[in-house]
Amino acid sequence: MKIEVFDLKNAQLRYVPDFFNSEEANFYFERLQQEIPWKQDKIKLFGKEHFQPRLSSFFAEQDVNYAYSGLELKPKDFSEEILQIKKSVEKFSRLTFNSCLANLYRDGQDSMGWHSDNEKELGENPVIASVSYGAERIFHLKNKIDKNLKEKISLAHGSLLLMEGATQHNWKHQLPKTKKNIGPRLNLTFRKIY
Ligand SMILES: O=C(O)CCC(=O)C(=O)O
Ligand SMILES: [Fe+2]
Repeated sequence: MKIEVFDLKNAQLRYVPDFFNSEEANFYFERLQQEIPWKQDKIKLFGKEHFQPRLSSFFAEQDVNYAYSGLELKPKDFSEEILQIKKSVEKFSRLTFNSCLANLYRDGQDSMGWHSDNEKELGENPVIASVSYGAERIFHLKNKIDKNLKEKISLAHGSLLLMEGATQHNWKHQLPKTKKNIGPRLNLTFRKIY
């Protein structure tokens, strides 16, 4: 398994392009698209409600306190497939996760804007384990203070990206739109809510 380590200032990033082989990746991509109850959530921006430019769904263990970051809906129980994926990620990272945010980017016009995953409930140094299936999309990172510090990572079908350490304190990330004529991409971010 090839592991790429990114040398970013005050961040810790590991990328495994072929975390799942293509057979596994194809299987999960199809299954998760079908089995997940996708919804287009609304967000409030400057007092105005907008639909998010993507579909999503949130899963967690029974005892997780989910009242965070505008996700007012009760999380769903992990499916068999998400549990299997979670186990693989936990084995590799030697960490444990109790929740998973799933996002479906239907085409190049779906996206996620600049943010860091730094909600209090994620603890002091949140670890985000991000698994991607489907169309390859470019993930951008930028340093919060030094505007010259940027990184781009093309997230492959079946890949795993681990964001650890102080990454969420010092960097933001986004998944921008693309004009390329591409199909859907599915992303799972495993998190630990305290
Ligand atoms: O789709 C991605 O790769 C990014 C998802 C993300 O940043 C998030 O769910 O917080
Ligand atoms: Fe994020």
